Amino acid sequence: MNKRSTLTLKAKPAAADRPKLRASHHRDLKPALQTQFKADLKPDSLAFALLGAANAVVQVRGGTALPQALAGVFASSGASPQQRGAIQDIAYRAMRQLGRSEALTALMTPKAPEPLVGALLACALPLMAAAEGAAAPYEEFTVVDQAVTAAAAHPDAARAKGMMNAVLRRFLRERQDLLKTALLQPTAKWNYPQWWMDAVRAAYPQDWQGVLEAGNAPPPLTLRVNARKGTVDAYLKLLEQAGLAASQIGPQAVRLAKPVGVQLIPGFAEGLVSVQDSGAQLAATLLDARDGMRVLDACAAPGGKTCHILELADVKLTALDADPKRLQRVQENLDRLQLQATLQAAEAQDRGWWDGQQFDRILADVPCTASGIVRRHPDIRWLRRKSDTLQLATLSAKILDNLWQMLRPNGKLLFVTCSLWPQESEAQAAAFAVRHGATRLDAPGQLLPAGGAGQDHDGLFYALFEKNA
Ligand SMILES: C[S@@+](CC[C@H](N)C(=O)[O-])C[C@H]1O[C@@H](n2cnc3c(N)ncnc32)[C@H](O)[C@@H]1O
Repeated sequence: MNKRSTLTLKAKPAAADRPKLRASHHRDLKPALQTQFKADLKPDSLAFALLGAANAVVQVRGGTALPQALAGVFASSGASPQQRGAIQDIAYRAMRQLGRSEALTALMTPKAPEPLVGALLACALPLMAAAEGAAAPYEEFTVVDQAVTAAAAHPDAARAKGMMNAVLRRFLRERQDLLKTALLQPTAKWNYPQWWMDAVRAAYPQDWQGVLEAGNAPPPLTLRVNARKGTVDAYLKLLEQAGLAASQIGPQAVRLAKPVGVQLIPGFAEGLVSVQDSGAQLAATLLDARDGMRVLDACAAPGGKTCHILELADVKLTALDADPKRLQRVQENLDRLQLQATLQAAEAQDRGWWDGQQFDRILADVPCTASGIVRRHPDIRWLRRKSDTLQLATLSAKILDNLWQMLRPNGKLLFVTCSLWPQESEAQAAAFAVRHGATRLDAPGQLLPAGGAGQDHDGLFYALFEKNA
């Protein structure tokens, strides 16, 4: 018999502590789920995975990033690696189709369901309506049965199990008509908030549809071959021997035909390769760091670009990041690749940490809305607010102004974002050049996200500045 396991969810405040609101307003509260119960579900069942994923979706709707929400679900449910994979897969599918699922739910229910019920529907519907051309991951009637089982197992959803059954069965019966009606709404058609679509359209009137589509595609697994340890050709042969189809899509970039876990990537533990988007791999080359130079990577964690710079040249590199926990990941990557750098936990807009010696090269991969990497982080579009752009652009301007003082004459500063918004990228770069009289050197500027046979990269922005002597 299967071992039963428990999905432990966040506690609801005691009734006396809860804010007194009219029932119709309850949905405006940050959702908190009940924990004082045991979800009696088989751990290898789809119901278990659906409930775990729905818990994560509720948390994203409450403002938590999906990776953090999933980490909490994994820790509290004691899910095995296989169950974690299933929960993660369902939660990511839910994020990619949240606009459509919410529109379908609104068409089939008289009032908005409770958060956990809505989240269970948001997890179940994409499993029954896989993206065009993609195979459905489960039998449709299994999804209905297991979603109802998941609802019945949780006190916050049990009362709605009949409704869940009715809604999912109706979807199976009337799928075509329901989809036709739902997809009239742009949020359902594209699966982005309206303000996001408006912003993409305003910035890229010719390409907005392609940009939105690229953000909905599942991302590739792209590797960076460590130039210190071998060539791309030799590594492609290694992949072939391991039975993994792959192709070269950049000077050091190799894309696997099908993503696999890092434990299955040949030579990963030994530092032969790292996981890095091919667009992000442009940074180290553009920075043009040469042997013996003093280099600052000002927003370094988790260290993808730090390590690439060190793979290409023998430099004295300081890797700075405001988040000491994330700096530990830089150290782990350095260790795996047998590279060395000085790590510094500090804010890049401050000077207190600096020894006063100017740098030859500075990489400023500043904090941004991450609107260019939504194919990897599909939760971002639902978490961000329009106002985040200005806030982050203001911080980045301070960071850039401060770093400029730390660059030697004739030195180069590479400004990078993974944003699509001009306010954070081109407008920022143009204003910076004017403020400091900086010379702008050749760099790609705005790279729109692209997936295809030859090109496959996230949405990134690059501007390169030289300081006049
Ligand atoms: C886009 S990520 C950097 C990615 C990294 N360059 C790489 O290639 O792996 C931005 C980083 O900036 C850090 N950060 C945020 N605010 C910062 C600040 N004020 N000063 C320095 N680092 C900051 C974040 O912790 C995050 O690790």
